[in-house]
Amino acid sequence: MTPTDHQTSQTTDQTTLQTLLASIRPADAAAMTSARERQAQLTKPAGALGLLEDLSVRLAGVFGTDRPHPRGVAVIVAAGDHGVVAEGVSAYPPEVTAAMVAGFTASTPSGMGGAAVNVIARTVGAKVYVADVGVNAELPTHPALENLKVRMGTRNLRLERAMTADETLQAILAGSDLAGRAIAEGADLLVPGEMGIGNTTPASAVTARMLGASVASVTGRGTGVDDATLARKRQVISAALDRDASHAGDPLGVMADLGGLEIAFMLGVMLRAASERRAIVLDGFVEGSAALVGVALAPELRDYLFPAGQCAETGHAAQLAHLGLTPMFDLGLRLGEGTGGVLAAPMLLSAAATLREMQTFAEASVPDRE
Ligand SMILES: O=C(O)c1ccc[n+]([C@@H]2O[C@H](COP(=O)([O-])O)[C@@H](O)[C@H]2O)c1
Ligand SMILES: Cc1cc2nc[nH]c2cc1C
Repeated sequence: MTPTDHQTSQTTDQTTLQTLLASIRPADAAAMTSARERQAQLTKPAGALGLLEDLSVRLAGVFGTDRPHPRGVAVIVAAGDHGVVAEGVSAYPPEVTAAMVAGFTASTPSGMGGAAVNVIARTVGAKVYVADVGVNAELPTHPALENLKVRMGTRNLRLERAMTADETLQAILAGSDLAGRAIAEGADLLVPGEMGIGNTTPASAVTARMLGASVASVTGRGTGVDDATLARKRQVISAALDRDASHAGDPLGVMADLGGLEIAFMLGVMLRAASERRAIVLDGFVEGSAALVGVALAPELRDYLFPAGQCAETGHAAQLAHLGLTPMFDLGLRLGEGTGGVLAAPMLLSAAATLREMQTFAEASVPDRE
């Protein structure tokens, strides 16, 4: 590519992103009103399905009908490495990222993949997509592994911007493209997932910046770091925030400065899912950091987000409070990979099914309350 060709493709990518952002519409208010009215007539004491009732109404808003019928569930697991691991911020070595990616596509007696996300996805009938967005190794080709590598890991965000604007954009658009394919292949519920040793450090840095929160309040133990490592991790994040000139009013700048390739990719998955009016099931803290950037870019994205569980990572509750969304359960999960999101999918499918298929008091000839 000549420098001019490169500039042209960057401009085209910018336009693609702007078009994507502009295509995200708010949830359908009329469908939600109609869904609320229908909920009130279903054969159960008022409010007895608890959070499922709110979820069903939100799903009506996403799918534009008071009889929402989401079917396919897809988890898209994006993998990337992080230059900041050189600072000693994780409990595990960076080589785990590539090894786990191999695990996501490994042949096992039970089917493809031996990681938690594969097993849970098989259990609930979700399809698994795996993407290498920035693993710091040449991975062997595999039919089920999407080679979407933007670069071999990010730069060390303590010292410099993690990604260029162009790299960030490429990762976002790669996520959008793969989500588009998953939707074309039948996905109505999309679960962005991730694997990347060190990635709770960029997730905390992005969260601190986007929320204006203190580093300590949004930085936890990730894979389970000890006290000394946690203290170092917080210092590294503070140094990155001091170094970097990005501000919450420039969400893409924050993502480039402090984020990660798989985090930017998940942002692209979310934007595309919302633009095609599909529900996004949010897993944990790393996914939440991508969502914060997403709602800053396109506030309507919030209408499409369904947080799965309250995750055990420090700062996750602050992310959800900012988004104004309630998680469906609290299982103490802190794994990532999209596991919580896949676990939550049957709850969302059930929420939609109750709204769609339950009989009303009149249909079932059940006496309503006095
Ligand atoms: O998303 C979460 O809630 C989450 C919380 C803790 C750990 N993780 C996973 O653990 C890895 C990052 O942890 P760390 O300590 O290496 O930064 C990465 O592979 C994530 O998928 C993920
Ligand atoms: C083994 C392992 C598996 C993971 N899956 C997501 N993050 C992870 C981190 C580690 C260390």
